[in-house]
Formats: sequence, C-alpha cells, structure tokens
Amino acid sequence: MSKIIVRGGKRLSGTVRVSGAKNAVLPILAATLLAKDGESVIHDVPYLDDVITLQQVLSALGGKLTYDNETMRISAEHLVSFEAPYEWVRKMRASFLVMGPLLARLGCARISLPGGCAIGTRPIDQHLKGFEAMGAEIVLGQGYIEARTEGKLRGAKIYLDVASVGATENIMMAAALADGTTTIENAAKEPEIVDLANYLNAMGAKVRGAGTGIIRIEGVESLSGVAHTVIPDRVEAGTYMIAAAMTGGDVHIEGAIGDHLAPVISKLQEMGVSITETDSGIRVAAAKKLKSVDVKTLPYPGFPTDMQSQMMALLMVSEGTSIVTETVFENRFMHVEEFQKMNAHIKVDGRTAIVSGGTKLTGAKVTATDLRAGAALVCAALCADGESEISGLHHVDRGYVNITGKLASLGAEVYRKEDDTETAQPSYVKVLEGVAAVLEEAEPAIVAARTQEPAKREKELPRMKTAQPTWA
Ligand SMILES: CC(=O)N[C@H]1[C@@H](OP(=O)(O)OP(=O)(O)OC[C@H]2O[C@@H](n3ccc(=O)[nH]c3=O)[C@H](O)[C@@H]2O)O[C@H](CO)[C@@H](O)[C@@H]1O
Ligand SMILES: C=C(OP(=O)(O)O)C(=O)O
Repeated sequence: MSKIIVRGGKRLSGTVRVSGAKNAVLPILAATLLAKDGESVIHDVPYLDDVITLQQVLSALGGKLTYDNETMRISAEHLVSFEAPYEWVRKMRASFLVMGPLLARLGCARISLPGGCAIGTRPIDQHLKGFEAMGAEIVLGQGYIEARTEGKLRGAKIYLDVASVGATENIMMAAALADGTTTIENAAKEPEIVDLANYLNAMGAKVRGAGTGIIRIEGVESLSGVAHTVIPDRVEAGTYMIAAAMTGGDVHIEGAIGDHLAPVISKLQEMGVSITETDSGIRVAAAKKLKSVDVKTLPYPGFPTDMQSQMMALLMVSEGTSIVTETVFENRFMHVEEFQKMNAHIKVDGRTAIVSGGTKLTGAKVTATDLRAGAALVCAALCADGESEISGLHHVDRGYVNITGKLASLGAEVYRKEDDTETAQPSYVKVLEGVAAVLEEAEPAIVAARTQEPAKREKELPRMKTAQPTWA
C-alpha cells in the first residue's frame, strides 16, 4: 500500500504552481467528442488518474489521443462505439459526462450507472430529465443506462431541481448540437461551467449565460476541434492556501484566481489570515493563532464542498469552536474519524460537525476516505506533532498532481513511499489493462466499423460484446 509520510512542524514558504482544474478538464475532454472535424488541443491538462481514465474512455469510443507535456490532442472524427462500461464509470463518476456528447453526436449512448460513492448517493436523475425533455428515450437495465433519439435532439426548457454541476454540463453539451434552443434554469454557476461554455463556443457552439442561473444554448449544425487552455484548479489552490495557513506559513499560489476562491478567501480572512491577490496568483500569510469560524457548504458561489474537509483541518487547530454544515453531499464527514485519530475534537450530528479548536494534533496512521479527505489529512499532518502516514492514495491521485513534491518544495517534510508491489503498477497501468481487455472483446465490431464509411458508421454503431442491448 502506497503512503504519504509527513513529519509535522515545518512552516511552509515559497511559491507553488496550481495545475489545470480537474473539474474543468473532465467535461472539456468529454466535449471533444462533439467535434466532427479538426483536432482539439487542450492545454494545462493535469496528469491525474481521472484524466487517464477519461483518456481511455475516449480512446475506446474511437477518439485518437496523444498526451504530452500537459497538452492533450484529440481527434474524434470517427467514433466507433457509444458505450462507457462499468470498468471506467466505477473508477470515476465523471465518465458519465460522455453521455450528452454521444447522444448529440450519434443519437445514442450506453453508460454504466455511476451509482453512489463514498460521499453520498449522487443520483443522475437531473441529467436524465434533461435528455428526456430534449426527446431522448431513456432505458435502464442490467446496470446500464441507454439513451437514444430518433433524429436530432430537440431544444427544450429544462428546470433543474438541484443546481447540479454535472447535469448542467451534460445538458449543455447535448444541447450544443440540438435542433433549436435549450434553456437550463437553476443551472449550476461554477467557474468550470463557464470554462466548458467558453470551450464549446470556441468550437462553434452558441452558449449564453454560463455562470448565471439561466443558460441558453442555441443548437448548431456541427462543431470543430479547437485549442483551449483549462482554468487553474481552484480546489487545489484552496488546499495549498489551507496548508500555508495551518503552518503559519507565507506561500504564493501561482495561477490561483481570486474570484473563483472568493468564499474560501473570505473565511480565511475572517480567521485572521492575510490574503493578497498578486498579478500572477494569491499570497497567503498566516500568524500562528487563528480564530474559529462557522462554515456552510453551498453550490457556487457558496463555500465549496470540495474544500470542506481541508477547512475542517484548519478549524481543528484554530482558537474556539466552529460549526461546519455540509449541505451538498449527505455523507461527507468520513474524514472526521480519521482526524480523531490525530487527536481532533469533533462531534458529528447529521449534516453538522462541531469542531472544538485549539487542539495540538498528533501524528497517526490514517486513511483517505475520499479525494479531498486525503488532502485534508495531509494538511493536518503538516502541523501535527511527530510523523503521520496517510494511505488510501488512489483517492488523492484522482485530483492532486504531485502533492508531495509541491509541498516539499515549500519546505514540508513529506514524501511518498510506494509499496514495492505497486511501484511497478501505477494505477493508470491497471486502467490500461482494463481497456485492453474490453477492446479485445470489442475488436471484431470495431474493425468492422472501421471499414465502413464514416457516415454509415455513425448510424450503425457496433456494440461491444460486454454490452448487452436492452432494446432488442
Ligand atoms: C467532476 C466534477 O465536476 N465533480 C464536482 C461536481 O460533481 P457532480 O457534478 O457530481 O455534483 P452535482 O453538482 O451534480 O451534485 C450536487 C448535488 O446534487 C445532487 N444531484 C446531482 C445530480 C442529479 O441528477 N441529481 C441530484 O440530486 C447530488 O447528489 C448532490 O447532492 O460538483 C460537486 C459539487 O460542487 C463537486 O463536489 C465535485 O467535485
Ligand atoms: C467529489 C469530487 O470529485 P468527483 O465528482 O469527481 O467525485 C472532488 O473533486 O472533490
């Protein structure tokens, strides 16, 4: 089992560069499937397990991809499949984001049901409601969702019951090639939605209002691949802001965008952290003693749920008692038990956690229960007495590029200890093996599809052997 080892007590200082945003790059990579011609060239693509997973999904669908030096080139001219199987969707729920583009481009999509995950049940009813309103027929069976439409999707007025980030993105992508205009009401407003809209518009789409609660998408005939640079990762930036604050440090976070981090900045300032926006990022300087604050997670522009556990880590060592309320996901306090192993004093009651601050944390062996929990445990370990070992790194690798290297460059005593049996098998190798197995099964169908004319191929897609149609 790989571990991050941290010896606490070092004050962080210096500059750290933020990578491209995981939550922006995933929908943008999915959107490259909409380009019938031209190459998509996506810059600042972070080297993350989630990106590698999506890369494999896109390849299996027929995309031609190269990935070098944070630039991914994708040509999606000839798609050969419309299915994202369980192997990938299980690894990463965001694989479900290929449904909108596949439905728009090919008129059909078959995706494994993403199911729940550690932080909550995470239904996809709002995605499906949007596709149905646009004329798609949805069938659920054998753990898969199939969506199909006769002819093109039709523009529709869709009111989202919850301002879901993924549903807004999926519907936006589907609507980009629909007949007529689609209006999404109660749309999510996250910066990643705006980045996706900018990318779609550069491809030739007509998306207006992204970043507000009402998004209008006028469908166009076709979209082409273009170059795009992904926005910096606000959650990664926020995590380094917390790490700096926890150690009483002084860190410049290069690439961080103040506007995207407004609720985090505001809470840190309330606590007594000094935040300065510079020409190229955000500087965070903290005194040793910080005041406690209450935090409630909300959809953007509220305090992000993806920063809740890191913020809780900081509150554990601040002076006073804080109330943390999680309103976005129903089960996102699993890190509390791990924090308690480090001597934290926290009581959980439903969606509320009461954090008694001012604790001297002690190093411990702890496990990341989800992606951000892993980062939060690393933050806590940075100011704990003695050594901590954080395992469960497959979560952390989904969303942080070289977290140990970046923290070490700021002066932290931290390193990653690979399990001998794992060093030869980084997680993306396992993904590749899974892909190879599925491709092997699908090979005859894919070869057959490749010999057809592109237009015919798009109408009569082969089904992979692993996918049993529920229509026939
Ligand atoms: C890849 C990506 O961008 N992931 C982010 C995205 O996830 P994701 O897009 O999955 O999150 P959503 O915004 O969809 O979920 C928000 C809430 O809506 C609920 N819901 C969602 C869809 C639906 O059809 N029905 C429904 O009830 C969810 O269960 C959750 O309680 O936004 C979350 C909320 O900011 C972040 O924590 C994730 O990091
Ligand atoms: C919950 C997260 O991501 P995902 O939606 O990909 O699980 C996250 O980034 O914290």
